[in-house]
Amino acid sequence: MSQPISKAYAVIVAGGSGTRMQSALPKQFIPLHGRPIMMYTIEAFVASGYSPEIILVLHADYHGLWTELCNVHNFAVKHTLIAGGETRFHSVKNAIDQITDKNVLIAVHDAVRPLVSKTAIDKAYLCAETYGTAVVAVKSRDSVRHASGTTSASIDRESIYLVQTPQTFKSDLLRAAYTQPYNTRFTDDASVVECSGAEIKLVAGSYTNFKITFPEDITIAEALINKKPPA
Ligand SMILES: Nc1ccn([C@@H]2O[C@H](COP(=O)(O)OP(=O)(O)OP(=O)(O)O)[C@@H](O)[C@H]2O)c(=O)n1
Ligand SMILES: C[C@](O)(CO)[C@H](O)COP(=O)(O)O
Repeated sequence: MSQPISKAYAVIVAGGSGTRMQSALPKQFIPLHGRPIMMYTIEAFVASGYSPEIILVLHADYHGLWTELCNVHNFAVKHTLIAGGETRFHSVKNAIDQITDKNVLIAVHDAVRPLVSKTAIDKAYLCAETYGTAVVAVKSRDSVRHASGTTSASIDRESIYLVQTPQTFKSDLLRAAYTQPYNTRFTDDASVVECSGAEIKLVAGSYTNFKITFPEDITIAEALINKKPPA
């Protein structure tokens, strides 16, 4: 019989350099209405009914800057700061290595998805508690075509989901999956866990939970944060 879940964690991955954003500092530091993106993201998890323990994964070169910014903005949310890795996979692995307790839930979330809702976070924890895996995703709103060489063919969009984060798992599943050697196909946690043999459950996300990737995304995120109701 499986053991009851004892605790929840949120691993916020912020170890990237944001090459597509082309900003001086990694994009997770860019301010939205004056505060770094990452602060909004962390606060979204503080609102969760699962009260997760928060682990922030950040390249070691930026730990000093982050500590300074927390002081400047009176950002007092308790979290553990750990070093990022060469790829997102390695950053997540560093966080998993820090979590030694058994029978816990681990949500992995991109630091650059600050508009994630409490509803999506909690639905993902609940789904993972029940089934072991939970990946937040939205249906494609556009028609979809598969391109091959000089031609293309339509695909039934009802079967196409665009994957977001959080991606939440029972710790034993996630830990075992991340013992696999790195593969370039591992673009998210679902692909790693799936490769280890587990079935991935999808949880309905929202279109506003987009990943800040390009400069124009900053304008959109600021506009949406203005309108966002309190969590
Ligand atoms: N070595 C890495 C690379 C990425 N990430 C994190 O994974 C999330 C999603 O990655 P992406 O949007 O691709 O971020 P970057 O790698 O920073 O961006 P780019 O690909 O444009 O360089 C981000 O929160 C990013 O900080 C990470 O923790 N460690
Ligand atoms: C994890 C992710 O955000 C899910 O959509 C995405 O796979 C990250 O991809 P990127 O290549 O790092 O932008």
